[in-house]
Amino acid sequence: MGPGPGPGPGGAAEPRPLLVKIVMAGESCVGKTSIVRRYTEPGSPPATSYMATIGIDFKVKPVMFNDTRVKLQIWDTAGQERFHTLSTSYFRGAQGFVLVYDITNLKSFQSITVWMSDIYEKAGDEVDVILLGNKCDKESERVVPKQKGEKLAWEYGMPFFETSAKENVNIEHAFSVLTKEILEKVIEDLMIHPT
Ligand SMILES: Nc1nc2c(ncn2[C@@H]2O[C@H](COP(=O)(O)OP(=O)(O)OP(=O)(O)O)[C@@H](O)[C@H]2O)c(=O)[nH]1
Repeated sequence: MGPGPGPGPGGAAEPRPLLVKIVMAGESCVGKTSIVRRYTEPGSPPATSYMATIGIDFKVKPVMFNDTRVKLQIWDTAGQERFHTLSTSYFRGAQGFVLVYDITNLKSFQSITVWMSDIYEKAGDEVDVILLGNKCDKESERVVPKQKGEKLAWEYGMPFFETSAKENVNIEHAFSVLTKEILEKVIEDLMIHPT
């Protein structure tokens, strides 16, 4: 990873975009694929029926950070238990995680501590993680109070947002907060160890 010379218009070298690897994690059916889709294909309609992610998939989203071109590579893992070993094998080398639970599903919230152990084990405890309580449009079915999400995130020292992939609430903001946290570290690192 890192910027390097690349062919630009007229042969002039221009820096390649910084490549940043982000991994989606969390139980099955919490909305990981819907969040990625909402963020990377903003024009597409939200899915109405559930289709489990089989194995692994990734999407690329180009963004600008200050004056730096960045390519976010977002890996969408399958939350189903039978894919757990495969999904967590993609955690290695990630610079950031979007860890998702569903505010209408208590079990998905209770499993966050287990996902955090997996993340720390595979990607180290310095990695940037944000916690999302998704499906906040389903207020009448809520079983996880917002304060519980806030408290858990505070204990781990990570940002927290309630989101709705369906209604497009906080999706863009969540990714921009995570990207900023990752890039501040990357840029600091580049200044200490210039390539
Ligand atoms: N109401 C509501 N439904 C959502 C939201 N996000 C996702 N869904 C629905 O929840 C179901 C599961 O969404 P997915 O995005 O496939 O969930 P996933 O976490 O990727 O699931 P796995 O692939 O099994 O890991 C689908 O029926 C989505 O339409 C949301 O913000 N609000």
